[in-house]
Amino acid sequence: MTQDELKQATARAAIDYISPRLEADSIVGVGTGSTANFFIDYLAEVKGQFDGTVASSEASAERLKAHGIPVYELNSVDGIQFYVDGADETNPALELIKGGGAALTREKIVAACAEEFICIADDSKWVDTLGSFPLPVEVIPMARSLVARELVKLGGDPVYRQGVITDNGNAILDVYNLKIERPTALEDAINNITGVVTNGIFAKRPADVLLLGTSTGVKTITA
Ligand SMILES: O=C[C@H](O)[C@H](O)[C@H](O)COP(=O)(O)O
Repeated sequence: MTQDELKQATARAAIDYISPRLEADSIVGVGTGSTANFFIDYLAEVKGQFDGTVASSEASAERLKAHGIPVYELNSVDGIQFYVDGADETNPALELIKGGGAALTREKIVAACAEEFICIADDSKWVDTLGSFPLPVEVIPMARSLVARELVKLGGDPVYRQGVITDNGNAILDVYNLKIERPTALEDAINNITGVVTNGIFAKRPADVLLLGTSTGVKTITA
């Protein structure tokens, strides 16, 4: 199977996972990226079964609206039943690296509001130890050099993601060569650097369920 076919299979599995539990007033949080895009396309097939969505990026909001799926502001909903999103890496504890598409901050906010966070990923994302994928860090633009120097002190090699401005108007540093043995501690340490908005380690709020697309089928994994 191709990587896209694995992504489609895991996105389809997410629909199968959530649809029996959707109610007329359910709000679904929707992530960002190529795997989440497949999920959005399949979500359109069940759009009569729930109230609407909250999107983690402008791009996902546009795709949802193009399917006629209602998109609400996070501040106008009472809660989010499910949050479905992809990842750049996941470890067996379902701690993640996210932000390859620069949507990490809004993703982390929507995940924090969700009763259940369902991660959808093909098995190329499965790792024992996080950090092979360069860690995205969203920074206030004027603090970019300051934050980069602090990231070097933490053992990483930050690289400015040229030409990318997040939906929040900020910059992204991708941090190479981090071996993330203690994800929660590093998530906190990076977020404590002045000028950092957030970083792409999702350890304080890991996924609850991972639907992992493999060549032998989609595996349902809980931490
Ligand atoms: O900022 C983007 C997100 O964190 C994505 O969920 C992540 O990069 C995975 O994207 P994809 O499904 O395209 O591999």
